[in-house]
Amino acid sequence: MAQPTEPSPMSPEPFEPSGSDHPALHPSITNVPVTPGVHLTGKSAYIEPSDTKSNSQLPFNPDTASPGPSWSANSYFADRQTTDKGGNPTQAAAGEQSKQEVAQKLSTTPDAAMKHDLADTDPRAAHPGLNLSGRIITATFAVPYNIGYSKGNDWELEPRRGTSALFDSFSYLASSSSPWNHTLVGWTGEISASESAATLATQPPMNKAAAPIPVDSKNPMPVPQPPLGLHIGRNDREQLEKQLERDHGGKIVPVWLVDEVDEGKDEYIVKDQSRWRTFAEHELYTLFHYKQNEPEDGRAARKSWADYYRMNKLFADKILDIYKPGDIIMVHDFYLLLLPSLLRQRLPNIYIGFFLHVPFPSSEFYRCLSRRKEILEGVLGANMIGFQSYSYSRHFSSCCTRILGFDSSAAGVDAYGAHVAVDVFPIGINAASTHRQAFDDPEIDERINGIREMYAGKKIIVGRDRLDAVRGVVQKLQAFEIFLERYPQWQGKVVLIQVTSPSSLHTDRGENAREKFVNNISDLAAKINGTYGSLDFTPVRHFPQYLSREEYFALLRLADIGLITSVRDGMNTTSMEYVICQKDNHGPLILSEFSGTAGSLTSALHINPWDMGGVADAINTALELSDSEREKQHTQLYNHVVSNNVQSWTNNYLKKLMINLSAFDQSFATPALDRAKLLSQYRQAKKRLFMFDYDGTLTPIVKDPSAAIPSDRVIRTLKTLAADPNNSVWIISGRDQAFLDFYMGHIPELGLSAEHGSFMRHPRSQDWKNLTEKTDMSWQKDVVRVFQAYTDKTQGSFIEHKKIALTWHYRRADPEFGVHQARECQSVLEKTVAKKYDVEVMTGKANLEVRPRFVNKGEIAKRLVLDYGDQPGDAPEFVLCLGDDFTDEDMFRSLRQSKLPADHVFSVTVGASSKQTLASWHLVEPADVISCISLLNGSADAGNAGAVAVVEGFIPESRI
Ligand SMILES: O=P(O)(O)OC[C@H]1O[C@@H](O)[C@H](O)[C@@H](O)[C@@H]1O
Repeated sequence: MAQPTEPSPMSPEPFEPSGSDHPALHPSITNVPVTPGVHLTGKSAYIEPSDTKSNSQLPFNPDTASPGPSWSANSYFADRQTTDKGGNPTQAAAGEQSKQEVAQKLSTTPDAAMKHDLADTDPRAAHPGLNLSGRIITATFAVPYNIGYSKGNDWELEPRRGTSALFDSFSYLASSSSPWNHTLVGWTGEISASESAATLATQPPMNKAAAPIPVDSKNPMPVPQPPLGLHIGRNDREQLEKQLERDHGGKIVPVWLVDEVDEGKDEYIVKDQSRWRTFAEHELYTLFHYKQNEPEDGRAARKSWADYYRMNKLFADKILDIYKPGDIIMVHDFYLLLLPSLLRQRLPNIYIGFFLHVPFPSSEFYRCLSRRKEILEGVLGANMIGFQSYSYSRHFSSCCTRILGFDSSAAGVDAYGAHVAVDVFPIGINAASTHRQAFDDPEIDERINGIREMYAGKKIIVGRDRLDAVRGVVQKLQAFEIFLERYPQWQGKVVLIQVTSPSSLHTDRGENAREKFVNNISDLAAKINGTYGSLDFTPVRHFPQYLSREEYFALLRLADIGLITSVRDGMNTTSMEYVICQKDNHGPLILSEFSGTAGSLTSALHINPWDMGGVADAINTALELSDSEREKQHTQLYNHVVSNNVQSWTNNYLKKLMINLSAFDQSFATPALDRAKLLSQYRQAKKRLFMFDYDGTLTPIVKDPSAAIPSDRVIRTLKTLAADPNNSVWIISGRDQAFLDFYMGHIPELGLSAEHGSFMRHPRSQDWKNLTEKTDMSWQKDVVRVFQAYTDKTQGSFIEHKKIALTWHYRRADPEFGVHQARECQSVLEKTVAKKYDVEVMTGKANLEVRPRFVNKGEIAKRLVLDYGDQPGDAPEFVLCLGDDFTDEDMFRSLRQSKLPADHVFSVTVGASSKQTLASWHLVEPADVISCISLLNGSADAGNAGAVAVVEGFIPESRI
C-alpha cells in the first residue's frame, strides 16, 4: 500500500502586515495587568525536542513499561519546519532524518489520491477584497507545553499530551508549507514548581487495585503547589515569553491567568490553577457529551462562570495586543466560546473563525445549561462556526432559533444584523507524520515481535481510550463478556488489550468519582478474567496508564481488530491512526456510531455501544471477515484518512472562511441605515411621508400577538412626529381596525390602514373606508377549514379571524415543527383555495395569512404617494417606509416603481443585513426604529443615534 504524502512546500508570497491600529482596550473586569504584547517578526525555527525515545524494556511488558516520552503529546514538533521563510535550514533541519527527506520520499509516491495540491489551497489570492494581512492568530486553551517554573532559571518546557490533531494543524500553519504567518495564543497551562518535581514520585495511583501507575516525569500529574502559591516576577515572565517565542517556533504568546497580583513586587501569584478549567470542563464538556451534573451550590457555579468569563476576556486582551488589521483570528473549542463576541465588541470588522472540537448537543439537552444564552451569544460573534459533524451543526442552529429566536438555516444563523455561517469540517490527522512515526522506527518492530510472541496464536483486539465515562470502556468490557459467552469457539483465542490513559479534564469534582470509575473497569475485567481465563491465559488485559509512542504504535499495528465504543465523542483520532497503522494488516475497525468519526469512516463496522449484543456480534463478524473483505474495507478507510488529513482540513476551513467573509461582505448585504443622510434629507424636506408597519417594526414580535402593544415611548414618538404639520404619518399593518383604533386611534394626525390594505382611516377622520366591499368572501370558509386542520395537528397554533384577512399563528408551537407545518399548509392552500379564488397566501413572522390579492400594503403605499402627487413640485420630498416581513416588501416595491427621486426615499427593512429584501437599508430591531424617529424629532432620547445628531450639528452636545 502506498504511503501518505506530505504537502509539498511552496514559496509563499511575502506578506508585510500593515500597522496596528486597534483601539484603546476596554477596562478589564479584573485587576490582572496584561503582559505587554510580544512583537513578532517572521517565522522562527522549531527546536528538536529533547530525546523522545522511551527507555521501556523490550519486548513490551505493560506491567513494567515505563510511560516514556510524550509521543501522544502531539506532533507539534514532529512536523516542525526545517527551513525558514527564506528557505534557510533551521536547527530542526539538523535532525537525523530531515523532514524534507521524508517529505520528498513520500511525495514521490505515485498515488493520485494522496497528492496535496497546495496551489489550490491558498485561498487568499481569490479574495483580494478582504485585504488580508497574511497572519493567522490562533486562540487555543493552552500552549502545547507543560511548563515548569524555577525562579531565576530557564523555564522547563515539555510537550503536552492530547489534542494531537489540533496541534498538528498549528504545526502545519507555522510551517513553511503553509502560506500563512502563524501565531498561537494560549494559556500557560498549570505551571508546576520545578522544586516539587520530587513529590511526583509519591503521587498515589489512580486505581489502588491495579498495577502500579508508572510515573511520567515528562507529563506530570497535577502537583501540589507551594501553600502561598507561585510568585512569578516580571523577569521570569519575560523569560518564558522569550523562550516560547524564540526557541519553539510557530510564535507562541502565553496568556497569564493568575489569582493575585503583587503590584509592589510586580509579581503574579498563581494558586488555584484548576479554576480556569472548571466551567468549561465541569459544565460545558459534561453537558455537550449528554451528561448532567448533580445540582450543586449556586455560589460555586457563579464563581466558575466568572472565572470562565474572565479567562475569555484575558484572551481577548492578549489577542488585541498583537492584532493587526487583516489578521484572521481562529478560535478553538469549548474553553473559548465567549471570545468571538468579546473580540467583535471591540473590533466590529475583525475576521473570526470558530471551531468546536467536541459534540454539540440537541436543544433539548443544551437548554438545561444555566448560561445557555450567554454561550450562544458569545460564539455568534464569529463569522463562521465549524463543527465536526452535520448533526452538531444542526443542533447548534436549532438552539439559536429556539433559545435566541434567531432565524437559522442549514447555511447559518442571522444574528444581530449579520449572517454567521455554520458549516461542517470533520478534522483529520497528519497521516504522513503518523505513518512515519509508526513505521520508521525499528524499535516498534521489535516491540511488535515481542508482544506477538506473548500472545502467539491469539487474535488481539485493541482499545485505547482516555479515562472518561463518555469513552464507553465499561460498555466495551460488557460487550466483550457477551461475545465470549455467545461465541464460545473464540474462548481462549481472543485477547482484549485495553489501555485507559489518565485524562486531565476536570469533569468530576473530586477524585472519588474517577477512582470509582477506574475500579469499576478493573472489577469488570477481573470478573471476565475469572470466568473465561485460566492460569496461563487472561482474556482482558487492562492498563490504566499512559503509553509511550512506541508502545502505542506497536499496539495499533499489531492489532487484529480496533474497538471503539465511545458513547459520545466529537472526533476519534485513535481510530484514524489505527487505520494508518493497519496499512499492511488490514485489521477491521469497529466504531461507535456516537463518535463524530463514524460519519467520515463509513466503511468501518458501525455499532451502537449501548447494544452490547450488537457489539459482540460485530466482534465476531470482524474476526470472520475474509482477507479480501478486510482489504476492501481497509482500502476505503485508508484512502479517506490519507486524503482528509489535518492539512487539508486546515486549508478547507480557511478557504470556506474566506468565501463566507467575501459573500457576507457589507457590499453585498443591505447596508445599515445611514442616519446622518436620513437626518440631513429630513431637515431639507418640507413635505414628508412616513409609512410604518406595526408588528416587528414598531414593536418586537412576542409569543402572544395580543400582548404586542405599543409602549409609551412608541406612542410619544409617533405623536411628536405626526404633530409636525410637514409630516404625514401612516401605520400600514395587517392588524385589524379594532386593534389599531384601540392603541393608536387617539392620535388624530395618524393615518391607519388595517388588514394589509383592506381598510383605510385618513388622518383627522374617525371613519374607516373598506376597499374590499364588493369582493366575494366565500374563500374564507375554505381557508378556515384548512387552517383548522393544521391547528388540530399543531400543538400551540391558533387562528386569528379578522374581517377580511385570516391568520394562522404558530409562534407558540415548537418552532421547527411550526415552520414545517406552515410550509405544508401553505402548499395545500396554494394548490386549492388560491387556485379557485383570487387570494394570496403570505408568510409572516411565525404565521400564514390569506387576503384578497388586489389589496396589499403596496397598493396603499402607491395610493399615498399619488395622493401627494408624484410629479415634480407636488411629490413628497422625503419618504421613510419601514417594515420587517414579506408583506412589507410590497411597499418597498411600490416605492421603487414610483417616480420619486431615489435619494429622497428611504425604504428600510428591520432585521438582518443578509435578509433578501427590496429595501435599500436595514435596521436591526424595533428599538432602532424608535431611536431613529426620535433622532428626526430632535429628541434627546435618541440613544446611540443621538451621536449622529451631534456630529451633524443638529443637536447640542449637552442634550445627549
Ligand atoms: O403587518 P403587521 O403589522 O406586521 O402585522 C402582521 C400580523 O401580525 C400579527 O401579530 C397579527 O396577529 C396579525 O393580525 C397581523 O396581520
